[in-house]
This record gives sequence, structure tokens and C-alpha cells, in this order.
Amino acid sequence: GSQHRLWPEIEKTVKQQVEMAKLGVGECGTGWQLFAEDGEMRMYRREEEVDGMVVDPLKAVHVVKGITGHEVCHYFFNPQYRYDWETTLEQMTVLETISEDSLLFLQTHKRIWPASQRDVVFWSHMRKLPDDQDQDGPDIWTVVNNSTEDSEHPANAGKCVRIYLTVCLMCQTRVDPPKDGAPISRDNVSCKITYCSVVNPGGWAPASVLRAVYKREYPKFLKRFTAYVKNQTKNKPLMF
Ligand SMILES: CCCCCc1ccc(-c2ccc(S(=O)(=O)CCO)cc2)cc1[C@H]1C[C@H]1c1ccccn1
Repeated sequence: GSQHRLWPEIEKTVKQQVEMAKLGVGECGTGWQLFAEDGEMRMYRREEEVDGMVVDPLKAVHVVKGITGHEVCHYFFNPQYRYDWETTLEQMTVLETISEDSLLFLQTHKRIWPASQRDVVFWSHMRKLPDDQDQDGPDIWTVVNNSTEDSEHPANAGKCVRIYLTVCLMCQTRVDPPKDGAPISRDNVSCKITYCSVVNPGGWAPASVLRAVYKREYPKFLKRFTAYVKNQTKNKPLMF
């Protein structure tokens, strides 16, 4: 059918973000500093400022047993689950269904003292991709969220400061089949999750406040979200 106005940007951004997510943090001189660790979860950030505002890129890598990449992306992408795991969310609206795997969201997040309340408009796209590093392994599943304009909801028109973000959740499923040829169960799967995000806080907020917020909120978010997916899927058939 006819292309949606956002489709070219979605295509380009998804490819770009997945390639960036695949880059390790170990590459020397890439400036990633480890700032949080919890079990298998490692969180890194780079200290960056744009116009005096903290926009520290974040990259988290986590390995979770018993869930697949499709399941992780399913619960991250679909709006009906978001209030269950996104604790900083105050209001979420689906402004447009671009396609069955692409949605346009407006979200307002709870105010974080002393900064003013924030909102964000972003498109969200879920995609399965072949894993070129493991041809005969399971596909990669990804969700990319990227800020965009919406004429019905201009930035900074109301009480909220508009933020700008690019987020990539990339999931690589690993299957270790049981020796005895039994069917694959949740005990035989794990998911390597790479979560990358760059959030521009929009209006000014003190660097110390922002860095403290990120340090607190990101580890909490990834731990809570992955625990949610494990709990939601534990008695359901595997989704590959
Ligand atoms: C003064 C604070 C300014 C920034 C506040 C703010 C707003 C949105 C967001 C955010 C918006 C979307 C996403 S997502 O990954 O696309 C999922 C869908 O909700 C993720 C994070 C983050 C933060 C920063 C709190 C920080 C924070 C970090 C992880 C979780 C919640 N809050």
C-alpha cells in the first residue's frame, strides 16, 4: 500500500540503531564507563552534554534465562502492558497506529523534583531481523523508539517540557537443546538483551539531578521490566 510519511525514517533508524547496539562496549577508547552492575546486568554510560544539557548515552547488556527475544520485545512494544512495568509513566496515549508493528505514542512521565514534568512523542517499531553473526541461530528481535513531531501535540505547548529520545532494545535468543532430544523448554532458552538509550531532557535540568535520576531509574527499569516478562511468560508456551 502507500507508504506512511514516517516509514523511510523508521527503516533508516532501525538499521542504524541495531548496528550500534551490536557494537560491544569493550572496544578500547569508546569511552563507555560501567556505572551499574546487578547479576548478569551491566550498565554503561558515556558522559555527553549538548548545549550544556546532559544527554549521556546509555548502553545496558543483560542475559535473562527462560525467556526469548520475541517475548521481551512483545511486552516492551505492546501498550497494554506498559503501565505494569514503566513506573515513571503518568499518561500514555497511542496517537496513531502506523502499521501492526509501528505505533505513535504520547507519554507524560511523573515529575522528578526539582525538574519540571516531561512528555515525549515517539514512534515505536518492532522488527525481526536475521542474525548475520549466527546464520542458523534464532533471529534477532528489536524494538526501536524514536522521538518525532506531531502537529496535534506541539512541543512545550502545555505544562510539560518535551524530551527527545532514541531507544533501541535488541534481543538475541540462545537455545541450548537438551541432550536427550526432549522438546525445547524454558530451561533451554536465554535472551541476551542490549538496551541503548539517549534521552535529551529538553529544557535545562541540573546535570547532577539528571545523572542521579539516570543512575537510579535505568537499573530499576531494566530489572523490573525483565522480571515482569519472566513472570508473564512462565506458564505460557515459548514465543520464538
Ligand atoms: C528531569 C528528568 C528528565 C527525563 C525524565 C525521563 C523521561 C522519559 C524517560 C524514558 C522514556 C521512554 C523510555 S522507553 O525505553 O522508550 C520505554 C517506554 O516508556 C525510557 C525512558 C526517561 C526519563 C528519565 C527519568 C529517567 C528514566 C530512566 C529509565 C526509565 C524511566 N525514567
